[in-house]
Amino acid sequence: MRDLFCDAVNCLKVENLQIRSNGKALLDVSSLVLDGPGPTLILGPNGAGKSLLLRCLHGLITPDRGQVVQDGKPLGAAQKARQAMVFQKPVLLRRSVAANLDFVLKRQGMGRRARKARIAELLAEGGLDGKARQPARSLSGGEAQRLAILRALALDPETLFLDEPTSALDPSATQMIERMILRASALAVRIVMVTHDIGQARRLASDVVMMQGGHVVEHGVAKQVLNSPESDASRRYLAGGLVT
Ligand SMILES: Nc1ncnc2c1ncn2[C@@H]1O[C@H](COP(=O)(O)OP(=O)(O)OP(=O)(O)O)[C@@H](O)[C@H]1O
Repeated sequence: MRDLFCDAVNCLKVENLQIRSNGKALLDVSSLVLDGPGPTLILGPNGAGKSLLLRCLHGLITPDRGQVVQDGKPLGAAQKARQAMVFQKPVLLRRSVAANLDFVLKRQGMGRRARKARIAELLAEGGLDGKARQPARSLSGGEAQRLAILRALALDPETLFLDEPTSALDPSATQMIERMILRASALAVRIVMVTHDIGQARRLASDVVMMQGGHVVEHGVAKQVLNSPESDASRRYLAGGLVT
């Protein structure tokens, strides 16, 4: 069991979190501390509660019991403003690539010249230079997901949640997104990401959360969890066996 106190910047804590539906607990996590030095990857079979946990951490769902604490404070508007989330299917505005980024920057009160410079910087970061005027809806799946990540990064978040962002992408598109995630992590953005790709967890994670049946069955340093899992559920999942 890890200590409930943490000194790390952007530390996220879950205390006695529960989500119920029809008298059944869909999510039941007594304690979880995300304070590692790099990306946290959440793994587990379908229906394990990974997306529910991510949505709770981002404040999109209010739990029936318990709370999420960021840097020692219960998750409120100020904490949520320091977070961003990217979904499996990128949600983009029916505007050009640049206008999608401009929208976010303008809302933050950034002036025109500064926005222009920041947009150029972001497009270069996502390998989308040359696509600024293209309608966002006409981008390929990989490009659209890169734009969704850039739009999240435009908010300068301290924490970035990603829910299976590469599940529909080919290996090269996946690799580009993994590089963006690692670069953001190196710039101290706390990354919390759901994946079904065990190889991806090996490539990205500093710590791994294994979930099953709405519970966290294991949380620890990535190499340890992925190479020598302690729980039967983790062992079966990682071996590709049936987890019931
Ligand atoms: N709004 C809801 N109302 C009722 N049940 C829900 C709701 N959202 C999720 N669930 C249930 O909670 C459980 C966990 O769902 P969740 O989406 O978190 O799983 P997951 O681990 O992300 O699965 P997958 O890998 O398939 O995306 C599932 O049984 C799901 O049907």
